[in-house]
Amino acid sequence: MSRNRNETKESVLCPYIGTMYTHFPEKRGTPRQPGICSNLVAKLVLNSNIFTNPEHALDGLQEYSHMWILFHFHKNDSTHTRAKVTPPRLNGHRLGVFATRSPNRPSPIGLSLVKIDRIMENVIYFSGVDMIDQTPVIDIKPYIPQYDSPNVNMPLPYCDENLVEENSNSPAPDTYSLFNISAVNDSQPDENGISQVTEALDNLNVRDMDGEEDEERNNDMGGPTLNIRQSFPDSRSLIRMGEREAPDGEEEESERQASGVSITFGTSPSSRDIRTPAWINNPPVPILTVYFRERALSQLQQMGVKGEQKKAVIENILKEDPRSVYLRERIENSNYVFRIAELYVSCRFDDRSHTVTVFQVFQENVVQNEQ
Ligand SMILES: C[S@@+](CC[C@H](N)C(=O)[O-])C[C@H]1O[C@@H](n2cnc3c(N)ncnc32)[C@H](O)[C@@H]1O
Repeated sequence: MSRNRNETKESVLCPYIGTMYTHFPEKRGTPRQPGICSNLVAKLVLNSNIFTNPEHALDGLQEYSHMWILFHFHKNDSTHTRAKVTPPRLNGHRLGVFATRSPNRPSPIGLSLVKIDRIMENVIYFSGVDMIDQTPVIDIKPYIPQYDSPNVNMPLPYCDENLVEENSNSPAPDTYSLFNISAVNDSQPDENGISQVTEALDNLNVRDMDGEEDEERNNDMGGPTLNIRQSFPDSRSLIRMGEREAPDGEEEESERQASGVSITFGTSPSSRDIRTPAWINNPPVPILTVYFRERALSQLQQMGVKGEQKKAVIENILKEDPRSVYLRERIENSNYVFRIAELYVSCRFDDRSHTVTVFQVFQENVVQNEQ
């Protein structure tokens, strides 16, 4: 059953803390998750209407490699949300909206994990983009694997090893009965409860991070500041090796520099308990093979070295099939055009051979007559 958003009783007003500037002026062709084009850069500019000096609110964030961004799906066209949605990767199969990452949800809030490349004053440059240009940001938080990933052990100050060992043989407490969850009356909620123009690909390139702003910022803060490096507990007490080797890509996440020592956070046996539905790893839709017509290749070649990078970005977006189920059913054999910053990419999908052919990659101001 769908419900009009205006009818919902409970709501909370979240101020926008900033705006993201990405290469994707529209939903069409925007990667569905940050990992699809993990090297693609974007920037988040903090507003100055919340803090007089918004850069103060970022002090310390430079110590982290990744952050969560909570943002508003402000370009959702539908005023109605449905309980069941059709994720593109499930090829038409319907699922409960809360079992998916669909942007069409009762509270239109997106959550993306991105890599922090550089922080300059009130601007965060990051990589990994699945938001459209000028998406408003509700909040950002540092990614802390010890808190955010069930794969990673808590550092010892937070985790009493003796307690873990003592309890390891006893069954986990039944927290449902412990807190009498079933006594909660669901039907009676608690009343008190709670363009600017897209910057071109070339301009968003990331420069080296040198940390020069640290000292300046500390002085700027006036009052006493906490030196995070010094306040870290003895690094030995943080190290705890896991029982299995980190899978590919996990290593970068699990290695941190603190007190000048590289710390490896191990994985715990509980990682076996992490479950995701089979379709996450084995979706019923294939990875597509991407072909480029001669014309598209020569257009890319004319862009020099950047052309190669742009080709890789286009390939990554297309091989994951950016079409919605609705579009997939309707536009087979007709042109699909999407934009990446100033570029228009024109292509055609062939769902029988699981291929997509790129015909042209052209700039906005260049008139294209033929295909
Ligand atoms: C599937 S959602 C995932 C977002 C986030 N990683 C999450 O899991 O909540 C990403 C898609 O949302 C759409 N999208 C991105 N930014 C949007 C915005 N500001 N308004 C509406 N739709 C947006 C694009 O089609 C993009 O491919």
